[in-house]
Amino acid sequence: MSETPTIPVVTVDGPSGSGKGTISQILATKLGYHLLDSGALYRLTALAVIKNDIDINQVDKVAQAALDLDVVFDPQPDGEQKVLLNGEDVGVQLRLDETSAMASQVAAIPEVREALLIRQKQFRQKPGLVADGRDMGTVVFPDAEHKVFLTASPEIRAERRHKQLIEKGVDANISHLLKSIIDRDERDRTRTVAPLVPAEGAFVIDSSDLTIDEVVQQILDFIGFSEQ
Ligand SMILES: Nc1ncnc2c1ncn2[C@@H]1O[C@H](COP(=O)(O)OP(=O)(O)OP(=O)(O)O)[C@@H](O)[C@H]1O
Ligand SMILES: Nc1ccn([C@H]2C[C@H](O)[C@@H](COP(=O)(O)O)O2)c(=O)n1
Repeated sequence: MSETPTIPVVTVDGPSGSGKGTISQILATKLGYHLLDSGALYRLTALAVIKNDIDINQVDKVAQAALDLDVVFDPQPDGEQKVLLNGEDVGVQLRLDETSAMASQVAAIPEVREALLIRQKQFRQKPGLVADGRDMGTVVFPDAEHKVFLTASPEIRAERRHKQLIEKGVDANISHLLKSIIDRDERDRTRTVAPLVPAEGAFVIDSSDLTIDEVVQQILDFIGFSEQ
């Protein structure tokens, strides 16, 4: 009897600023796969909490906000994704400091993680999915064929984030960025639900001394995909 073929998933997990988003977007385009930016779902929940003035301690209300998210991810020709919340383009709001800080808090609530689980699994559509986050290989898609854990030193990640913000015209202080990266790593690694750890069998890449192209190529080699 033949088995039902499962839809392939490539998971890319790692700490903040390790390059997951950038690398996953390029991989999805090259492989012709869908893309799940799971961090955006936590950021969207955070934004809904802020906009609706929900008390973060009222766990049921925060989880309900996660369940009720009216969100559309609209892939653009350049590989970027436009994110619409209740029809509003919230791309910039998602990246504000206030949203990032709230996202980190909502992500530590088990009921919120549970609420977002089914939504994340629904992204697994043919011909395949590249899923970027913290627990893609450990919790959301434990049966994924290919799991990657991307990292880089906190100093390099702070430098990259600093450059990214300056290029966007946002004023940023590198020592402040480094401190917030170290704090966020600690929170993500030590939380009781879905802590940030490499999945068993994951291909671990330290990109501190690698270019974006070199990282992408290492992952394509790992997957066994060759470009024509
Ligand atoms: N190997 C690399 N070499 C140089 N710059 C890189 C590399 N990987 C990523 N970058 C740059 O680092 C910045 C942060 O990358 P990115 O936003 O993809 O990280 P992330 O892990 O998705 O972060 P977050 O989890 O906070 O969303 C971007 O400006 C990206 O272009
Ligand atoms: N699968 C995920 C994705 C993200 N988070 C948390 C980590 C951050 O605090 C926040 C925003 O993520 P980012 O956009 O920076 O990748 O959400 C998580 O816990 N699990």
